[in-house]
Amino acid sequence: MADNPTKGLADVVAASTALSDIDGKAGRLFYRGYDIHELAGRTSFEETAHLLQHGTLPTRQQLADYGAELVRGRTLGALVEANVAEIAEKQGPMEALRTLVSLTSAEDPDKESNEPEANCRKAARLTAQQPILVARYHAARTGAPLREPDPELSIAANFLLQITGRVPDQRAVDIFDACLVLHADHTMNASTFAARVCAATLSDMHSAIVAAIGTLKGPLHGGANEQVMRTLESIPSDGVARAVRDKLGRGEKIMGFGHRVYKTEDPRATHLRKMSRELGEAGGDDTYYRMSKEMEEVVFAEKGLYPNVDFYAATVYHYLGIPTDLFTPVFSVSRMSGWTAHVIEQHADNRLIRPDSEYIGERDQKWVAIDER
Ligand SMILES: CC(=O)SCCNC(=O)CCNC(=O)[C@H](O)C(C)(C)COP(=O)(O)OP(=O)(O)OC[C@H]1O[C@@H](n2cnc3c(N)ncnc32)[C@H](O)[C@@H]1OP(=O)(O)O
Ligand SMILES: O=C([O-])CC(=O)C(=O)O
Repeated sequence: MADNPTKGLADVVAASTALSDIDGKAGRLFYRGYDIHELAGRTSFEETAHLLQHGTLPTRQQLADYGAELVRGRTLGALVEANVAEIAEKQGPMEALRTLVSLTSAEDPDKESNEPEANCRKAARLTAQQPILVARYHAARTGAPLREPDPELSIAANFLLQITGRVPDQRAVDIFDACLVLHADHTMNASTFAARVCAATLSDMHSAIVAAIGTLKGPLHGGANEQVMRTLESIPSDGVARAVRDKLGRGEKIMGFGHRVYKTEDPRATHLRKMSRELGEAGGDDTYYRMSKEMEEVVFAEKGLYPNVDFYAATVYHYLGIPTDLFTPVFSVSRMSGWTAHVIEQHADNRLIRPDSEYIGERDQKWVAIDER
């Protein structure tokens, strides 16, 4: 039987959104009509989250108010504090985040409501909490003391401070902030779709976000950034071409390449490649950047595939001192802004999401008693 042409829902329009838009042929990405190239490096992650969740780039006053709301949201609650050590001992980072976000809902004052104002407040709290949860988890598993969040610092600066334990330099903060902007939203990617399916049953925002985190974890989606770094670490610096050809020969996928929508360069990769190069050179060892560049050339020559957002994000995060198994959690720190905006949008104009399936099983079966089977 021929494959279902919409297998994996390829090209199926599953939702209407005013949040983001992709031109896959031209390699362009827009947040609420703003080209990502206009935003990255010029607009902070906080401004981007406001754009997604509230519909506009904020004025100075709106940014001050929203920023204050985000700073107030940097608390995790007693239930998280009571359980984080045991969770950190027993669960990997993405599993732990799934559990910890679920725990934060127990103490969320708006947990019962799907009203627009309550959803906006929850969106801000979830966006503020996610980086703190990642840092709290990391501190619990390493036993290192956790630096208090600094209310004067942005989400990007505070995260680098809490994860590395060092005050980051301004260029590192600017680069990481731009990474958060670049990962914030991406139309009907798998984790956002999962969040919208959950929200469309009129379930609550935290439930939708838990579904999204579980979906981002997989290596075909957000989990690819960690796998890119593991691949780079597993091959000798002068053996990139051979390693790629061997993997392809075994029918393996090369993590960080290919995309359902982009048929040309992913516009986010354009920025991340430059950042990787800059950080590698500034740190005095750009080996992983150079290996990535060679890998990009070999994969293109062999398969005609372009790097996606996860490919150069891996070396950027590595150069910023972020542990490899926190790369996908970092993705979730950014994407929280988009997921929550999608839940707000879904609840504002809802219809149950319930696609059809094509039945390919047996028909006309006759029931047989258990002893005669
Ligand atoms: C944030 C993100 O989620 S970005 C994506 C992150 N994921 C990865 O980097 C994982 C590696 N990439 C992939 O698995 C895919 O390219 C996906 C999942 C991103 C897109 O998947 P799909 O649109 O379903 O494409 P699909 O997997 O069917 O690939 C089409 C063809 O290209 C090949 N292909 C696609 N990506 C790759 C890859 N990374 N390495 C090798 N071959 C690949 C497939 O084997 C397939 O070949 P075939 O037609 O000969 O069987
Ligand atoms: O859109 C997708 O399928 C995956 C992706 O690039 C993202 O979520 O950023």
